[in-house]
Amino acid sequence: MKLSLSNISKTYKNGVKALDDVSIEIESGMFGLLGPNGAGKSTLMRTIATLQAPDTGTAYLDDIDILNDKNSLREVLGYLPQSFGVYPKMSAEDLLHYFARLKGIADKNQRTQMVNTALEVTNLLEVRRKSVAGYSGGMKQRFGIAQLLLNDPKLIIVDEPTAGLDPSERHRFLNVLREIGTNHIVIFSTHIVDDVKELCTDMSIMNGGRILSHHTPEQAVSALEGQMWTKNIERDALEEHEAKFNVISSSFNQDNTLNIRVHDNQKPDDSFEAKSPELEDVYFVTLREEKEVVAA
Ligand SMILES: Nc1ncnc2c1ncn2[C@@H]1O[C@H](COP(=O)(O)OP(=O)(O)OP(=O)(O)O)[C@@H](O)[C@H]1O
Repeated sequence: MKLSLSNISKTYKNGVKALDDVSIEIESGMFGLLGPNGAGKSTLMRTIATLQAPDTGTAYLDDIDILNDKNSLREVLGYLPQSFGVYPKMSAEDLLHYFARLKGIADKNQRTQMVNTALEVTNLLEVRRKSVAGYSGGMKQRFGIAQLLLNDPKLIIVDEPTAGLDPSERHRFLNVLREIGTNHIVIFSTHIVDDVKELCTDMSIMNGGRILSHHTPEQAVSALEGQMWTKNIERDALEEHEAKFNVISSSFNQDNTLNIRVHDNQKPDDSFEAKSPELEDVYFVTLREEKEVVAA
C-alpha cells in the first residue's frame, strides 16, 4: 500500500501559505510527521483526510484518487483530529456501538466483536463501562483510536495525539499505535522528537508548509555522524558562542551552566568534545538549514 502526494499547495484566504508544493510517498508502517507549531502538519493531515481541498496537486492511496473520490478514501480511513470535541456521558462500550451503527454495521454480533477488538487493542476493556467523559487525557486518546479502528481502516491519521499527555499515558498511547502500525499506513504528526524516535520507521521534518527531509530515523541520525560537538559554558557566554559557532541547541546542566551542541563538519576548536548525533540534532539542524535557505 502506498500514499502518493504530488505538488500539493494550499494558501488560506488570509494569505498564509500553509502547504507549499508538498510531494511525498508513504508506505505501510509508522510515519512520523515532525514539525514546529504552524508548520502545516494539520493542514496536510486534513487534506489527506478529505476534510479540506488543496489549491493544486494530486493525492492517491494506491489507485484511489483522494481529492476526487472522497467517499472511497473515507471507507478505508481512520482519522483522529487534534481535538475531538466534547464526549457525551456514555460508556466507552455504548459509544463504540453507537459509532459502529453510524458506520453501517447493522449486525449486532458483528458489532460486538468489532467493539471488543477495538477495546482490547487500545487497552480499554477493563474500563469499557465507565463514561468516556470522565476518562483521563490518555484514555480519551486511546478511545479516539478505538473508534477509528471500527471500520478496519487501511490508512490511519492521528494529528498530534500525544500533546498534553503525561509520560505514562503517552507511553501507553504510543504502545497502542505501535501495535496497529505494523499492518497499516499510520501517519502521526507531532512536535515531540522523542515520539518519532520511539515509534516511527519512516519520518519527515516539515516547516513553512514544505517537507524538508524524508528518511528513516536511523538514516537521519547517521548522516550527522562526526558533525556534532558539545561544550559547557557559562550562561552569559551563549550569545558570544552563537555568534561564533553553529549552536543548534542548548540545555541547562545541574550547576546552572549551559551545555551547547554545535553542528560543524570539523571540530570547531579544542574546547569542544565530539558527541554522537541524536534525532533531536537532526531536527534542529534541518530547521536551521531551512532558515538559512529562506534568509539567503
Ligand atoms: N483556517 C485557517 N485560516 C487561516 N490560516 C490558517 C488556518 N488554519 C491554519 N492556518 C495557518 O496555516 C499555518 C499552518 O497551520 P497548521 O495548523 O496546518 O500547522 P501545524 O503544523 O498543524 O501547527 P499546530 O501544531 O500549531 O496545529 C499556520 O500559520 C496557521 O496559522
